Amino acid sequence: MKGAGVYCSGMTTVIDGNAVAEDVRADVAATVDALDAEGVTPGLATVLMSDDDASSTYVSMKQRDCEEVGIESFHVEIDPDEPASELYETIDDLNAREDVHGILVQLPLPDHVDEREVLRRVDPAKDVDGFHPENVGRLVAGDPRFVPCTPNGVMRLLDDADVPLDGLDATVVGRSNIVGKPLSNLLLQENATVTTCHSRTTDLEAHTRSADLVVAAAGIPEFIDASMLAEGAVVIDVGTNRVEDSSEKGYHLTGDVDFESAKEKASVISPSPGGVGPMTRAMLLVNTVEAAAALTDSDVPLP
Ligand SMILES: Nc1nc(=O)c2c([nH]1)NC[C@@H]1CN(c3ccc(C(=O)N[C@@H](CCC(=O)O)C(=O)O)cc3)C=[N+]21
Repeated sequence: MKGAGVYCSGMTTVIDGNAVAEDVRADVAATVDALDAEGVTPGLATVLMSDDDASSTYVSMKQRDCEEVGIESFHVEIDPDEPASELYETIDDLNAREDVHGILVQLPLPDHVDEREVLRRVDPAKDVDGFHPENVGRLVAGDPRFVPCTPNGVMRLLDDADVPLDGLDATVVGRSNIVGKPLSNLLLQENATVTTCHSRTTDLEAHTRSADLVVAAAGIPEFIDASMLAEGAVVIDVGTNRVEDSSEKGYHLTGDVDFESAKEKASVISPSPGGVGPMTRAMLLVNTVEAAAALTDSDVPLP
């Protein structure tokens, strides 16, 4: 049975990420209630060290999501001109706090901050992004603790749309630590045959055209079009690119996939916006209640 987040237009199923995310949030809210009955209020700390518009928009959306499901959110803002030690000390404080179960340091960070040191510094038991090397290692070893939110959201969308992964030929375009690498590992864990492509791949089209599943996570607007896809492919668009225009906002959002052409060829397609983005935020809530339950030795049912 297909889940709530799919509707069919002609032969193509268009995934509705907002609808699936809504379902996930309802499950999270039930876990929050169960934790509440044990006297635990899950808490998420977001740390922003950036002047970037998109970054602050994402962080405020995450705070709003927390409020909706009953997770307490704490926000720390650090001027991007401050020394890196400010951020390190903030992380140390949050690691020590009992009311903070999850910590998210919004990326990207200023150039003078050592990102790897930041990711190592977050207590792996509170690392709801799943970026700490210990959690990365566990994921690769097939024993995940916190699965990074975007790849976890992609897996949930594929499950909701009833896409069978066993034996599937999957091509992931993009090899970032945040999306491409963890997603390739998760697909492999589900017995897909995975090809991970990137900017230096020779003949990218050959890899996308032969794939049953194409995941676009390269960060290049409308980079994948119908000519690069097999008839009937499943297409997941992870890109969220701001493209400047003459509208009042000054930009619009577009994915890494040319949706209009790709939807004519795909059997299932996840658009952007409205696909993976809302799921990324929903999975952060899932990881936060999981962290709260683990840190308080609670065995409430998890979403
Ligand atoms: N430590 C860290 N963890 C992250 O998970 C993280 C990060 N840093 N830095 C930036 C990226 C990007 N990201 C998105 C989250 C939600 C949407 C999202 O909700 N997009 C909506 C539209 C949002 C809008 O209207 O602007 C959609 O696609 O429909 C997009 C992108 C999380 N990231």
